[in-house]
Amino acid sequence: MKIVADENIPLVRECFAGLGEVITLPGRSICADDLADADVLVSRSVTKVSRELVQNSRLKFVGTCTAGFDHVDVEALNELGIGFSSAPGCNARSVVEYVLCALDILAERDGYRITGRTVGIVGKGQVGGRLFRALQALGVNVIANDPFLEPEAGVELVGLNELIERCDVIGLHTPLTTTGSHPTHHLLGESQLLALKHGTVLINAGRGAVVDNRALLSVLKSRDDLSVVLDVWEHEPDVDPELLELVDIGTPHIAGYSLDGKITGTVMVYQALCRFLGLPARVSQRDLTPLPPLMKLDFTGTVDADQATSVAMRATYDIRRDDALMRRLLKMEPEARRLAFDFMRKNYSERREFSTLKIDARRSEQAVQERLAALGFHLPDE
Ligand SMILES: NC(=O)c1ccc[n+]([C@@H]2O[C@H](COP(=O)([O-])OP(=O)(O)OC[C@H]3O[C@@H](n4cnc5c(N)ncnc54)[C@H](O)[C@@H]3O)[C@@H](O)[C@H]2O)c1
Ligand SMILES: O=C(O)[C@H](O)[C@H](O)COP(=O)(O)O
Repeated sequence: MKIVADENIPLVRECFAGLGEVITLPGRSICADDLADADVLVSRSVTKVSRELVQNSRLKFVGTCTAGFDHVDVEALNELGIGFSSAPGCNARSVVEYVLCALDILAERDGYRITGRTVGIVGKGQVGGRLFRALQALGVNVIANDPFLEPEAGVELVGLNELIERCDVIGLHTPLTTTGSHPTHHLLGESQLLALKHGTVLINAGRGAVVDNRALLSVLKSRDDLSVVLDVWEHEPDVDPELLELVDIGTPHIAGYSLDGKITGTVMVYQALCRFLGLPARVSQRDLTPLPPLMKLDFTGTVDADQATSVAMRATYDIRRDDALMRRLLKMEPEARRLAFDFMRKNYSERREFSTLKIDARRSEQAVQERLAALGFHLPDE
């Protein structure tokens, strides 16, 4: 069996080599010729899996080791009898942690506490749902907009306009869709952006085109009260340098790039392929996941909850580093910028999730322990 895979999939050989010959290629340039005699394609989001790409191949299965699958023509795969799997939720924790770290940095910079703000989550699925619960556990007032959800106890669901009117922080976590009853392409256009409350923090870690980037640029030119965090950009890997300059935090689509999230994505697609082939899954995620570089923090009784959370979060992930690297794009010509965007993603430094860090907070106040646990750090009892 021939398996063609994106070269940017961690542990792709460790997972798939037991099932066939694995050929790795740059994801953006995988073409129909590369797939002519392939049985399986394992992609990430940069490979446009269109009808044209797959229709003349002998592919039996396509997997994308990502949560989003707007790059895949699922209807065409169904019609052609090609099996498909994505990796729902694989990197949801990673995105949640990205958002929490961004808010921690902005709150410190601007002198407020997130607990005093109202946060609105647009798209309460794997990412948005976890973010909702984490913020609630921290004592933040959270509301959500998701037209596909049924009412649920403890969750205030509102329309998008109401969410915009009421929220100090807005996180976008929908898929990118252009059809159906509630398409998300340009969900936030000029009128929604102009309607944002004074001082709103807008975070897009879903897909770039959910926000009309041209409208965002024009609104940011006239509104310096807004704070914007963009992990995703319309027309990636082309990033508009004018927009990058005006956002408060800009990163190269790495919100979901924790090593844990990426390995989970690879393993989920490996497991789906095994099921499709009717074979046992012999590779286990536990065996593949390396130890984190930082394993333990020990707080004394003198630390308070704000200090403890900032130290623990920044020890695990300091988003300012990604923002600083991203700003190097500002000095580049367009082609170099495109290449650098992909280079940063391919060579992304190892980032681990909060749960990989054990924190001994037994000598600290209860409030410290509760806050760290709400964020998902590992607080062993002994
Ligand atoms: N930046 C990153 O690294 C990164 C990582 C993971 C996921 N993503 C993106 O984030 C998206 C969400 O991820 P997820 O795992 O939570 O997906 P999900 O499918 O679990 O959740 C998406 C939610 O959005 C809701 N939704 C759909 N259309 C909507 C609309 N018009 N208005 C409001 N809500 C709407 C859905 O009902 C669903 O509950 C993915 O599709 C992907 O594009 C980005
Ligand atoms: O949808 C996802 O899972 C994320 O956007 C993912 O992090 C994209 O990463 P890529 O496939 O572009 O490497």
